[in-house]
Amino acid sequence: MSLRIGVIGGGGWLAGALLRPALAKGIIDPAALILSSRKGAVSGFEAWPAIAVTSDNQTLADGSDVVILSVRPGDLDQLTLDLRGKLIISVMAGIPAADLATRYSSDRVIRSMPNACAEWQQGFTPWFATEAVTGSDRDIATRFFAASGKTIEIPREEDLDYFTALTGSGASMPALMADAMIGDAIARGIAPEIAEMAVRQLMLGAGTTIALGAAKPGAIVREFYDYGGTTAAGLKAMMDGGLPQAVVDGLKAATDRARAYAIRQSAPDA
Ligand SMILES: NC(=O)C1=CN([C@@H]2O[C@H](COP(=O)(O)OP(=O)(O)OC[C@H]3O[C@@H](n4cnc5c(N)ncnc54)[C@H](OP(=O)(O)O)[C@@H]3O)[C@@H](O)[C@H]2O)C=CC1
Ligand SMILES: O=C(O)[C@@H]1CCC=N1
Repeated sequence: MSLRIGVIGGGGWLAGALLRPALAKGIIDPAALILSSRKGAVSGFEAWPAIAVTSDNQTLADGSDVVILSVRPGDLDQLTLDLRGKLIISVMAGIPAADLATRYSSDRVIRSMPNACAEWQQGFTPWFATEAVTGSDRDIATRFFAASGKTIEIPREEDLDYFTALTGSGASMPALMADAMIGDAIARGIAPEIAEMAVRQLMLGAGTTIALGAAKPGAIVREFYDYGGTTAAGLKAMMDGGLPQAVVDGLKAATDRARAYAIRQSAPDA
């Protein structure tokens, strides 16, 4: 993209995960990219020395056509900026597009929810656009997010809080399952390095099957269940033990936390 892009919080975890694939694929020109952090230094971009780095967010904004907001929600109040005339792309959990439009004086806001699997070009980024966002703004968002995985525009902004839980959480929830499996294997006397090798490879095989195979996840479960063997016994014990409900409860808790960011930001004494 020949556009000048500024990323506030550009040295952070998610920004790096999104930017490195886009830079590696030539979707972003490093000479047209500026990153900010409070200390004015970032790491992880050594392969692209042409990238500019600053601690002055207004300087970043003045030199950019597109400003990506990638600070933690709790740090947003420190950002006093004028982004008039700029396309704002937010990757932040919970912060409504209208809030960003008012704070930063630009009605062209794309609010998105990527995840850190972007680093492996396996991200998923749903995004919502405000009314003033143009077709070419949409192309910019699509090209940027597609560099690190799949992306899709969604019609209802409120669903982004749910996607924050469902996919914004990245590898963490499958990793909880993997970690429980590794812990159990070790408790049963399997050597830790073999337990780890076994479960990591299982996750790769299972993830590939679930993502790329013809059968939907529910059909995979049913196939093993109907087989009526050892796996069916294990699946039944997990279901009886409340694993599906625990997943529902976990997604609700994470969604509620995302919603709470918006409520806190809009409270008069927040
Ligand atoms: N990590 C994830 O998996 C996901 C994160 N998100 C969202 O992405 C956003 C960023 O998260 P994440 O990358 O994890 O967080 P990080 O803490 O890794 O990165 C945030 C960055 O913001 C910088 N920063 C904070 N305040 C300022 C400021 N005033 N000016 C310039 N830079 C600033 C910090 O650098 P310094 O301290 O040096 O200033 C830091 O590097 C969050 O809003 C989060 O909700 C969304 C989906 C997934
Ligand atoms: O856990 C978090 O708050 C961030 C936002 C979404 C995913 N990770």
